[in-house]
Amino acid sequence: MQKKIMLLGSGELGKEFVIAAQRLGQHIIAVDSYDDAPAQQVADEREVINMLDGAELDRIVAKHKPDIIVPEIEAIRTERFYDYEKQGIRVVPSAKAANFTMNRKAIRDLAAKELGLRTADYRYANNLEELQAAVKAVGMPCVVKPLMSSSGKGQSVIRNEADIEKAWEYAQHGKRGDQTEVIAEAFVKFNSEITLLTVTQDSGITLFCLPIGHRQENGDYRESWQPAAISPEHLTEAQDMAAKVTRALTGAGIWGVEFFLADEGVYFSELSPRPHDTGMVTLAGTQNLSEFELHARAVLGLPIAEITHERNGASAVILADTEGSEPVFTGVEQVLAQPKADIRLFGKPIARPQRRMGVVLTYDGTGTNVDSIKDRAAELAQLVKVVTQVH
Ligand SMILES: Nc1ncnc2c1ncn2[C@@H]1O[C@H](COP(=O)(O)OP(=O)(O)OP(=O)(O)O)[C@@H](O)[C@H]1O
Ligand SMILES: NCC(=O)N[C@@H]1O[C@H](COP(=O)([O-])[O-])[C@@H](O)[C@H]1O
Ligand SMILES: [Mg+2]
Repeated sequence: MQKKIMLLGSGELGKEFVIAAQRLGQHIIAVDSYDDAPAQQVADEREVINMLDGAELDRIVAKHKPDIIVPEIEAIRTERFYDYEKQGIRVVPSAKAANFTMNRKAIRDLAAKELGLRTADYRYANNLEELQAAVKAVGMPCVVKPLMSSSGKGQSVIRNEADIEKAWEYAQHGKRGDQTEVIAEAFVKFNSEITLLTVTQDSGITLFCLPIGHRQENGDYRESWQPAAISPEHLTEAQDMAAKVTRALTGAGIWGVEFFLADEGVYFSELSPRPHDTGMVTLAGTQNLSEFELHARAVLGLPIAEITHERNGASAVILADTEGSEPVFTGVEQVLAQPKADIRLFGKPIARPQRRMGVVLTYDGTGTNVDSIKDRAAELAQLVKVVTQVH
């Protein structure tokens, strides 16, 4: 049966979700703060609004009367979602999940205090003086992040006293929305980090994908690979934590649950109640269903018979290094000339330094070395350059 789905946020993750949902016969209205966002290019309809403006959200919800609202970014006036749920609209995965995860404070307190999950030691700060006290409490090095931000925006590491003021300023410039408060987290000396894609369903049955390993720079995603090396004990710990936190947040859909694997055990870091950027590796055919196809099925209440591991794969990001519009790409032919390699260019109309514009995907059989697949993805991504036509 066809549903009207309103997608709030229309980046690269939304684009793949739109394609997956349309293949299941759905109608999508793609919303973002700028026109011609990646998902809008493939959706049935589009809206351009400030999603932090509750009145604007109300207006387009009343206009389109969607059956389902699928948030694709964090920075949305998610408080409105509770009302939409009352009106009978399905909010994905739930109003509570979207509302809690838009704010690092809500989700961190839920995970650490209410559910008792192991997290880095943390404090909040509303101004520079409070940040100084917070740093004293959690110790150095520590990581400072705005309460509302993603992809590492406004995030920095404090290593000495002199960094504290810089970290405060950086967070204020990088934040999304009007919240000035920040979180200071003790730096976890992890050996590796993973995303555990977790699918919750109306049936109540929770499914897990094989863990995805990833590497981040300046708080932003660079490479990911699947499967990640992990001990059976750590995997069980991570799955238990993912089940607990997704159950507490309620609803159906895919979640990217992030963990640090350290000598002392597994730390819960945060989670996305939606497809995860590191999960773009599933576009390399690592599973029978990509994270976007899984999300589409789960939110539509359609069955997922099984999730199978089909091959090993990796993804590496293509970043712009200049600002300008009408970007074109060089080096694509060199990537495609390689066996077991593919590319996804997102179609973002504007390039900015460090903006993610595409990914290179590499893969090989399930018995092959994932490290070399990952290295191949990283090397091939370096060959692709973003050239802007208009500056
Ligand atoms: N307490 C910590 N200790 C060590 N490293 C950390 C810590 N917090 C964050 N990081 C590093 O920074 C990365 C990004 O952090 P986090 O996921 O909290 O930011 P984000 O802005 O929400 O990113 P995204 O939206 O892409 O998930 C982590 O994946 C990890 O590599
Ligand atoms: N870590 C979250 C994440 O990767 N989100 C993805 O990035 C887009 C924003 O990109 P932009 O900042 O280049 O517009 C979002 O719309 C989403 O697809
Ligand atoms: Mg993260």
